[in-house]
Amino acid sequence: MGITDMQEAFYYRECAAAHENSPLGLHYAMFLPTINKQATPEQKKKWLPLAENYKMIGTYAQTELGHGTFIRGLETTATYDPKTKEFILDSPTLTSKKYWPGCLGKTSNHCVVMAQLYTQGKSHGPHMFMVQIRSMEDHSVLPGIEVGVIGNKFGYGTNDNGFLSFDKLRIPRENMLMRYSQVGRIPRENMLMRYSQVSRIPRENMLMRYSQVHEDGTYVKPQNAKLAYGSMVLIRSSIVSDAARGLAQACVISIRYSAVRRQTEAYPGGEEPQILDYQTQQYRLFPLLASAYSLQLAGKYVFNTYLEVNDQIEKGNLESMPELHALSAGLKAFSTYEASAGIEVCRICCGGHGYSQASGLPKIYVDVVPGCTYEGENTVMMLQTARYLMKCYSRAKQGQKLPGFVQYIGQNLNKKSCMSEEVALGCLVMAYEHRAARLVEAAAMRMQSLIQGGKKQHEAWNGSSVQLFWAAKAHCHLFCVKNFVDAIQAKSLSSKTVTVMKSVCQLYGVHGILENLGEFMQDGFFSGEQVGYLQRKMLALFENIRPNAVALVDAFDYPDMVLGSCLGRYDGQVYQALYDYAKSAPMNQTEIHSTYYKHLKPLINPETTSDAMQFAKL
Ligand SMILES: CCCCCCCC/C=C\CCCCCCCC(=O)SCCNC(=O)CCNC(=O)[C@H](O)C(C)(C)COP(=O)(O)OP(=O)(O)OC[C@H]1O[C@@H](n2cnc3c(N)ncnc32)[C@H](O)[C@@H]1OP(=O)(O)O
Ligand SMILES: Cc1cc2nc3c(=O)[nH]c(=O)nc-3n(C[C@H](O)[C@H](O)[C@H](O)COP(=O)(O)OP(=O)(O)OC[C@H]3O[C@@H](n4cnc5c(N)ncnc54)[C@H](O)[C@@H]3O)c2cc1C
Repeated sequence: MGITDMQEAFYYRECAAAHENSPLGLHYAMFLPTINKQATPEQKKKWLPLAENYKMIGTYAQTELGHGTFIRGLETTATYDPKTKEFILDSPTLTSKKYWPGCLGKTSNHCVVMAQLYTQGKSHGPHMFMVQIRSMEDHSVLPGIEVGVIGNKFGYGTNDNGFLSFDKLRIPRENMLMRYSQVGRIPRENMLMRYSQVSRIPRENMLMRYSQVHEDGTYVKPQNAKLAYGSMVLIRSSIVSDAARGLAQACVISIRYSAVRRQTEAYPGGEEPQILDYQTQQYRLFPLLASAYSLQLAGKYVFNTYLEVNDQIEKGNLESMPELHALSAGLKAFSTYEASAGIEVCRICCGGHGYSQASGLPKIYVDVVPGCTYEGENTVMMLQTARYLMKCYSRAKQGQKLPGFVQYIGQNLNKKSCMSEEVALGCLVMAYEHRAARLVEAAAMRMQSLIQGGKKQHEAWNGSSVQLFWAAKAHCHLFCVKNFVDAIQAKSLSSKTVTVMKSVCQLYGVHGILENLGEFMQDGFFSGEQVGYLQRKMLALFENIRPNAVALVDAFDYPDMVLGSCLGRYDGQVYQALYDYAKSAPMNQTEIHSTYYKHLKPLINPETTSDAMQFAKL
């Protein structure tokens, strides 16, 4: 295709086969990026041409039967043998078998494997290794390897998610994925010294960006063990836009359909209105439309932040890693929760036709919803964000200045909302900042009280984790609202566009408060009167958005081919499309289905069962 930008390439492929989940998905999304980000220049020189030309087809094999979330608990081992200068990969237990990696069962002939590194009798934690699992000649499985598919799943039917285990498989030492950091343009041999405190070894063997195992098995600690988690941060930063895309497409389908569908006469003898004119339909769909816009903006922000921070990491500056991890983990969870729930509401809003594959909605749903699980289970990711917020809170209490989007933490909470009938965007942001700051403080206070009461750190953590989850969710929600408001206020949009988009942004903020009212009212920040302002404003915004609703979804500019929906067609010819879809169903290619003779005829006409028996023998 000649498209070099990874996200663009991904969306180009998505246009060609929307939500089909290609059997090469992991090759593009994780195998290639891992080589790019975690391999040495020599390893890249050796593997990238093969991988980019589909000689090597790979996946990212980390999760095991017994562990997905807890990476440090993975059981696959890679033990260094200094005599042969090889790593011995082994799956010592049933639960150590790799399980779930996409494109693993039948497609890939290589994978990058996350395994516990052992050298000189000591464990050094999870590291990445390049492993060939099938012959590049005839695709046969190589000795010492068991691999296959895991069977039917909730969705992802076109992806051969698989299992994989090793029986003391030996791989060359240079297959440990380690790359030098690009510390400016210093001569290569100096880089060697950046992370290793020992003598030089031939570059083509053991190259260190993050950690190093020398010929004799000596291990050099990395600057930060989490650098090996880099591929996950990349995908988490990309998933936000992917979730936004799924929700936006579901909004296109359901709102266009709601403009075509007429149902129930508005008054005796009156005409049936478009269902989009029902306030309840607007109440369910318009906030999702606003959310789709908000998540698209959030996705752009977090991916650009990933690129910036990754650039710094490449130069050896790891300072912003914690903030990127907290942002990408939290937004990945927040966006996939919002998108999955929203796509399901869009489906339900389309009535019976929403339940048909012809609507295109079930396919979008089963493609987006696993995003709540893969690349870091959502609750666990929210708790990672909470971990960062707790650190920020204690820094704020010590009077330290906080970076970027966490400056609201530790603010004075003895204030009331400025909300008036007008519902200014600034008052909305203030409300979300207050809610998040209050929940962060409440979680920190809970932790403190448990520890003061004698609980150990991990007991206090678990005993506060619901409040920690609430705080992280409120932090992500604030991020999305503020990012949306900043975009509206910064954008040099035409006045008409600003007016329309301001209503959409206001609705996103207002609806979010009304759907989480307890968290906003618990400390009296809002008065009952102010809540009334918000409720009236929400209904007024529905009327305000209604005339532009179809234009707002058209603006996402998804072609019919990508939507794959009879309900969301640009030309609105829904009923003809549904009828044509039904007529083309394989079961309609014969008037009487073959199962009639075997199963129905003996019931309906038992006297002629013999015919059925004859037919059954066909
Ligand atoms: C652009 C390309 C394509 C475009 C479009 C793509 C769109 C996407 C759509 C479709 C394609 C993708 C299709 C599906 C693919 C699915 C693939 C998979 O599922 S691969 C498996 C994923 N598995 C996980 O994610 C495990 C999750 N678990 C973990 O990450 C860790 O176990 C964790 C973080 C939960 C705990 O790790 P600990 O136990 O080592 O660390 P602790 O003790 O908790 O923390 C220690 C310190 O490390 C930091 N830390 C942890 N992780 C970090 C990280 N990643 N970066 C930086 N710091 C990190 C923490 O903040 C903490 O810092 P302090 O001590 O508080 O200062
Ligand atoms: C469609 C799909 C594709 C995938 N593709 C890949 C792939 O290509 N490569 C790969 O390596 N993996 C892949 N995975 C696996 C995926 O990464 C894991 O399923 C995911 O990391 C979650 O881990 P788990 O399944 O062990 O769930 P668990 O961690 O067992 O989670 C189960 C429950 O326990 C809770 N829990 C776990 N730990 C904690 C904690 N510390 N605190 C609080 N609650 C906790 C979770 O919140 C969750 O509710 C894929 C999964 C799916 C569904």
